[in-house]
Amino acid sequence: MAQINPSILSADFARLAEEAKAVEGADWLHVDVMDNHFVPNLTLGVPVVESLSRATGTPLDCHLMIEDPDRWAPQYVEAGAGSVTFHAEAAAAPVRLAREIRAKGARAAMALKPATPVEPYEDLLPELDMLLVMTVEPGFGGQAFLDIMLPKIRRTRELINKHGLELWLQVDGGVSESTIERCAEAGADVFVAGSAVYGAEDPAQAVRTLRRQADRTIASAPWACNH
Ligand SMILES: O=C(CO)[C@@H](O)[C@H](O)COP(=O)(O)O
Ligand SMILES: [Fe+2]
Repeated sequence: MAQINPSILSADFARLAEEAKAVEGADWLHVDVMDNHFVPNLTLGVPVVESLSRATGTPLDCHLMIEDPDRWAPQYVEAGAGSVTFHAEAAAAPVRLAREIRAKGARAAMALKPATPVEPYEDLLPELDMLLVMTVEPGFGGQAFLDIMLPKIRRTRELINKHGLELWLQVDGGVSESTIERCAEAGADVFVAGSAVYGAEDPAQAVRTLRRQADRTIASAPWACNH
């Protein structure tokens, strides 16, 4: 089953609680944390995540685009995040960090920027609950989907299936009604969508439409045959 995670980066930051309610029914709420060092943009931090986790029943999927996640990621678990994603390019000790996130009670995930290959991380995959393949350069919402990431999604899915892992495969960036099926066909099962959801007239309906498209594609995808 596909999971759809609306990204509040495309929401109105002055009305975050209402914007979270507008997508009730979504699997997770995707929260982009940017520090203006790892990426050239600045968004929100631990106190906002804490408030948001009290304001919504939808679990929070925190995507940390920050330097020194080894120091900061555990604080996002304490703030109420159900899933915490750190970037492979930023983590000093990704295995230790993933174990710490899990030990604190959240799902541990690692993200790869477009130019970062998955193969060097093959042995590390069992330490993770989710791998995020970025389909835009991280930093901003509303960018065009990078088609050239489809082979990496495919290779990641092959690695996951080869090792019989339960790992979720998330894609983030430019996911919309016109790109979600290609992502699902390549092997993704968790889909972040910012502008495609919050830019829609009815965000909750946009989530349902995206989920229906992804579910239909996954049902007939060869990679999901024995799922
Ligand atoms: O992490 C990021 C951007 O760095 C994303 O989560 C974006 O917020 C997705 O927005 P859209 O591309 O779907 O508009
Ligand atoms: Fe994100």
